[in-house]
Amino acid sequence: MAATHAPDAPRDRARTAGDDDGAVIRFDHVHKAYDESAPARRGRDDRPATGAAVDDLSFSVRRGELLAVVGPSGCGKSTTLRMANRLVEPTSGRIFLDGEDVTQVDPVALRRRIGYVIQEVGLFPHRTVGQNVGTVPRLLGWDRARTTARTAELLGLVGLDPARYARRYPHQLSGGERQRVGVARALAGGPPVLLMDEPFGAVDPVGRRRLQNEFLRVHRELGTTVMLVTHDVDEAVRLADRVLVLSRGAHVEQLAGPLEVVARPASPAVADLVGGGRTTRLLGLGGLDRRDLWPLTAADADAPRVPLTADLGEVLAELVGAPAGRVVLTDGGRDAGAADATVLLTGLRRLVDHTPRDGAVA
Ligand SMILES: Nc1ncnc2c1ncn2[C@@H]1O[C@H](COP(=O)(O)OP(=O)(O)OP(=O)(O)O)[C@@H](O)[C@H]1O
Repeated sequence: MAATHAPDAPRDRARTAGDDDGAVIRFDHVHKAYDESAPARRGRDDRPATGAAVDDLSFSVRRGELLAVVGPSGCGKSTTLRMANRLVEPTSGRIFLDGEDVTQVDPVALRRRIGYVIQEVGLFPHRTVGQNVGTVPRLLGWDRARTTARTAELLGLVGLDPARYARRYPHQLSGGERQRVGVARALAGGPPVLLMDEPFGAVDPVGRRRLQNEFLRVHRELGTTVMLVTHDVDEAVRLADRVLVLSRGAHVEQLAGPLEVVARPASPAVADLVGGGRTTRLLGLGGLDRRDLWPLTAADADAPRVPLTADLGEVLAELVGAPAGRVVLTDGGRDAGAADATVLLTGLRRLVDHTPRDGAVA
């Protein structure tokens, strides 16, 4: 059973990011019980023993970051996501978008500010790809020329040639192409915030990798703030700036950078989710690339030495114990450069990128 913590336990307080500066989305002690017979409001210290889909959840998504939400099936990931755009209303607690309480915003207006992508995509079947992508710009009152230009730009960004695809209908696309159109449609109005629920789920492994890469590029280019729900821990590690790990009732098990979550699971539930999995094993399957190392500084004189031939797991083990958070990689006995957590993450991401999903480590 996943570790759960009393809401007033220090470790929980430390992990709620409710006081983050620059938060675009902020959940403040949010509770959702689908069961209508459940009490409508509960005090912060009056936790129900069971039953709530989301039970006293507090966290923030920072401006421009991609936050991945992971956790076992039924732990409340989708409910959490859907409360941010009021597809589901919280039973109690508050959710802020750019400091504004979302319950005070008209839901339709809210959803124009927040893109939403789901696995089933939900394209309008009787509208062309171009019309689907242009939906929000049209609702926003953009003129035809601007909408058409934006549609073409977005289709191009997700790797679909507008000349070939804009006039097709959804049934004339593959599942992966439909998901690309779904991503383009969600981005078309230039929403500052994007919510994604298993957006790449229906795509085959190779297409999924490509779509993830394209999405990462678009995310960086546009600076969109993204909350992404996924079952796939590898996907979370690969794409996210931070990972929110939930257990049943949407209890926060850990909210940290991907490397931190993989390297230092904060609870048995997190270790269960990532520890026995492929990501950890990946650490043993490759090492650092010399090109990624930092130049040496005088402060590295006393740093632990690790041969460049060491795998990422060995580098990580040394990093964890390194007082300054840096190790020096050696090549043939000579110092080659320094590595810190960022370098390690770069190495891990490269490894994930070049490891077939159904290959030897699966
Ligand atoms: N509309 C609903 N009515 C009643 N219960 C619901 C409803 N939607 C979800 N639930 C319940 O709330 C809990 C959380 O569901 P949710 O879909 O948020 O979980 P999840 O983590 O996204 O799951 P999965 O990974 O399987 O998609 C589950 O116990 C689920 O059965």
